[in-house]
Amino acid sequence: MAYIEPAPIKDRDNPFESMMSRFQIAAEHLGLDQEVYDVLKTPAKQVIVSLPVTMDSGSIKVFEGYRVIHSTILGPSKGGVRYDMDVNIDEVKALAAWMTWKCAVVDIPYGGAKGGIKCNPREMSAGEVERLTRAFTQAMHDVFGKDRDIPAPDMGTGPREMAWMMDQYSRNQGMTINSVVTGKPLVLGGSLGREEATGRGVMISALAAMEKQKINPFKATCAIQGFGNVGSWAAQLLEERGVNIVAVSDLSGAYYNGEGINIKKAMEYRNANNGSLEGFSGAEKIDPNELLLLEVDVLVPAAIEDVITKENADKIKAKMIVEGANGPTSAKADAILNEKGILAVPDILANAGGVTVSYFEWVQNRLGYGWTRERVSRRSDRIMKTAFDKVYKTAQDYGVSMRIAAYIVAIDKVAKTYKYRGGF
Ligand SMILES: NC(=O)C1=CN([C@@H]2O[C@H](COP(=O)(O)OP(=O)(O)OC[C@H]3O[C@@H](n4cnc5c(N)ncnc54)[C@H](OP(=O)(O)O)[C@@H]3O)[C@@H](O)[C@H]2O)C=CC1
Ligand SMILES: O=C(O)CCC(=O)C(=O)O
Repeated sequence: MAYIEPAPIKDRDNPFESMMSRFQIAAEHLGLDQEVYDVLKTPAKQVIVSLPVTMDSGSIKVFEGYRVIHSTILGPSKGGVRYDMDVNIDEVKALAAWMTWKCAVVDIPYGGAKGGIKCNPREMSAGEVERLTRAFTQAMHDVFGKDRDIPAPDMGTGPREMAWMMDQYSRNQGMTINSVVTGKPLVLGGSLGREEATGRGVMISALAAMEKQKINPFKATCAIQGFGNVGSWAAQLLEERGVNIVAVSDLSGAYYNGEGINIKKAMEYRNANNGSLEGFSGAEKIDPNELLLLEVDVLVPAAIEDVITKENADKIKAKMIVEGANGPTSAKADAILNEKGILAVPDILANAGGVTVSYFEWVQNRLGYGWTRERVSRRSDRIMKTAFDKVYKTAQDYGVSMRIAAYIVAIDKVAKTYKYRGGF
């Protein structure tokens, strides 16, 4: 078919190319219409803003901010905002498209978007981060909106930044509009269960995959890369279900204990130690690259993109990979993992618990009524398990990996929606 150009994968995949190559494979399986393919291969909107911010020293520094809206065909666009020095337009474009597929996989009524600011929040004071966040929100005033585009946390951001975004947007509107942002502090209309939601979804996905592989969680071992929001909650919740977490890591290094790391202690240590595991004594330090190659049942990459590549994929010894991060596996590594029989539960399924509970937060804000933690968890667990089963079955029906199956499920929903809505 005309639209399936060979995937433009270079030696070092960029995240957008990685996303596109999977999209193309799934599109081929579905026999996707050329028009729909053409619409979806390009983001609907890309906004780049320049953000002058007064630093504590009195000098003015100019930051670059991005918001990419990939698609709004399923509903208002949804996706986090990342603060990191590596943020760039290709990364944000890929992350925005992944949000479209992710929301479709878990069947929630959102399109996909993502934002980011090229900055190093670790080297900025709280006041500087606040001024930057407010400047970004101001610049995106016509982009954001409770029925238009709804930001949320991602790497380097959390409830604190979401509170500033909600406040700045509301000031401009002259009234409080808390549903414009999710992942807020509870007191501002955040949802119970949102903080742990992504890690919880990773846990549900990992348990479902273990069941398929006949691995007993009480005898299973797990290594987790990244000990931020997603990694640390996934670790704690998997540990609570009997899984032995033998390795975790953050930017300070990787930490290994063959007997199992006490995750509650590691979280307490990190919280008391300015957010870092540096100096944690409950494990020995190992080479961070080795963490990915440990002989464990479950590997959870929960930090950044492209850590599992064609260079290290054949050395991976884990029985399964459950992707907490977005895009941790490059497209070129897929075939190697498949050949080795390593089950990869893809990002657009495994980490969808976060956006699912963000959706619940938005629903609660609009209802003006808060749900209990039990209701939130029960409903998000059900959505995650249903999505897992659907993707697993699709993989069997089409004879493809779970990753391609997840794209098939997502693209099928988006394509059907286009068919009914029409208009081009
Ligand atoms: N937050 C959410 O709800 C969701 C997040 N995700 C994805 O999960 C991933 C992690 O996000 P989140 O947990 O929110 O982010 P956080 O900022 O809370 O945590 C990121 C973690 O990764 C570590 N890290 C950063 N860079 C590297 C690196 N180069 N090598 C190893 N570790 C690194 C950080 O170390 P340190 O602590 O030292 O900085 C930190 O432990 C991202 O890919 C994000 O897009 C996906 C769905 C939802
Ligand atoms: O919670 C959300 O709305 C989006 C979270 C996110 O950015 C992601 O799933 O990658």
